[in-house]
Amino acid sequence: MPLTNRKKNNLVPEPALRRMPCYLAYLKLAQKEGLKHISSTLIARDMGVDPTQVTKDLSYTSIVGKTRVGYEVEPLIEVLEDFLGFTVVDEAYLFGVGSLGKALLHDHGLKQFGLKVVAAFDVDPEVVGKTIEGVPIYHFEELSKMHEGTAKIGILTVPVDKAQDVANKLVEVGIRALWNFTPVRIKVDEDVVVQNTSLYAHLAVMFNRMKAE
Ligand SMILES: NC(=O)c1ccc[n+]([C@@H]2O[C@H](COP(=O)([O-])OP(=O)(O)OC[C@H]3O[C@@H](n4cnc5c(N)ncnc54)[C@H](O)[C@@H]3O)[C@@H](O)[C@H]2O)c1
Repeated sequence: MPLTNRKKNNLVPEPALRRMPCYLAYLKLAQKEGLKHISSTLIARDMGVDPTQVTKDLSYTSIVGKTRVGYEVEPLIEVLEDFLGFTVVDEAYLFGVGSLGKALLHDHGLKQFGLKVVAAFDVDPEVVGKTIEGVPIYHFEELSKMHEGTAKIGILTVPVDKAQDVANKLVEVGIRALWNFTPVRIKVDEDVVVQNTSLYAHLAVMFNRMKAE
């Protein structure tokens, strides 16, 4: 089960895990430009981080750089993609096909990062029964039917006042990881992974930094 395999990454500090997709994007660009080898110093300079930080972050993967030559770009990309779990596809259900849910269903990037939405759920008759980007939208009451499905990840994009209830039901039917876009701090058993994501948190940081200039 891909989700279980990823547990081996548990001990990697979260800030390092968050930097790794940025290294990956940077390396893919470097590869497009024809670079075969790259040093941690160059990565660090272009990404505005400390070289020792780069070496430490990359050391969590199995790959090591060579003195003077640095890292081979292509194998480093492969190792990073594999390490981050982007090479296996996990299936997910999405809950709440409103403005954010729809945007996520239209996003082609998710699959590249190993997440395939196989079904979505809502309560609004305007969307139930339709498909978006090939993803069927069911009524939330049909959730028990999906119990037989293989997806273990739930993407939560329901209204704030529904978030905890919906999360409880998802855990009941076997969802083991919640990608929570709602601002609610969902309370579930410890063995359920909850990843909170907020675009607005970053916006707040941007506004604050602009004011500080
Ligand atoms: N993390 C972020 O950056 C971010 C950005 C935008 C919105 N949000 C949050 O995401 C959530 C959705 O926002 P939105 O703007 O898309 O709202 P929306 O009102 O457009 O969509 C919510 C959808 O959930 C559906 N819904 C209601 N009850 C449901 C249930 N029990 N099961 C399944 N679906 C149900 C509604 O019918 C609706 O289609 C909100 O909690 C909002 O605060 C987070």
